[in-house]
Amino acid sequence: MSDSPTREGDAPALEVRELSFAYGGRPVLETISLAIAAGEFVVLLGPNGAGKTTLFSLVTRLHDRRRGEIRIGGFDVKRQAVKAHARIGVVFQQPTLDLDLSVGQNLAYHAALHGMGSGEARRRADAQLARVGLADRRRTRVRQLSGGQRRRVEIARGLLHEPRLLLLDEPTVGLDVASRRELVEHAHRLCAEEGVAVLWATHLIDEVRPGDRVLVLHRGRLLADGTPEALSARLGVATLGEAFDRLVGDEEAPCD
Ligand SMILES: Nc1ncnc2c1ncn2[C@@H]1O[C@H](COP(=O)(O)OP(=O)(O)OP(=O)(O)O)[C@@H](O)[C@H]1O
Repeated sequence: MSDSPTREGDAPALEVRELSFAYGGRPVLETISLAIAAGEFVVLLGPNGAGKTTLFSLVTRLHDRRRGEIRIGGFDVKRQAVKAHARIGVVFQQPTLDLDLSVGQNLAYHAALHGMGSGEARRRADAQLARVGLADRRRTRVRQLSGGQRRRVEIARGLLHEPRLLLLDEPTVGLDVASRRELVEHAHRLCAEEGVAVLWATHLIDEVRPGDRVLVLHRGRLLADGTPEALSARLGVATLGEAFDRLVGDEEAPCD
């Protein structure tokens, strides 16, 4: 593969080739390959310990010693790290907002890390907060927001530098049913309306919608890639839940 895509628009938002990783000699990801197109919504579905967070850590380079190749928008995350990482936004499993700062201050801090001037940062923060329905909360301390609102601030923050790929690692943990549904809908809108590719990691079957592309990860291996309908048909069962049970075994069944 060459170092630069002929046209960035032609390259997948994320491309992973034959990725393997081990913690201290214990394999955790084994020969993972996948590609996500611009504007595509993809669910990475796997039980606890499947390797979802590890995959995200490798894409974002929190961990580095691995085999295989990872490209974001065509740029190699090791050799073209700055270009690759300018194109990625992340919402981590553990909330990472500063609770004692206001919403606006949290976003301004992130913008500064990405080298944005204050005027540009403010303009983008206002636009993103409006998108997540929190335009009137810019001066509110994060501590005073609900869990769902905090998650929406984290999504706004993750999109501030206008990435082409957004990774969300179990973003609905601790949220009520309505907030979870709202977050899933918001992520779909980002894909449809703004062309952002989304990789949504979860162990919750009910976060998958009909027609979504689902990657099933179990014990470090990708076991399936397709819509819930296609996976159910392939395994001769009626629902994605049953298909998932067949693939990963009942003892690993996800909650819903
Ligand atoms: N820092 C670490 N050192 C050693 N082993 C680890 C470390 N982090 C994760 N693991 C192991 O790697 C495997 C994959 O973990 P990972 O957190 O990637 O899975 P996950 O699918 O994100 O799970 P969860 O849904 O529970 O977050 C697990 O067996 C876990 O125990």
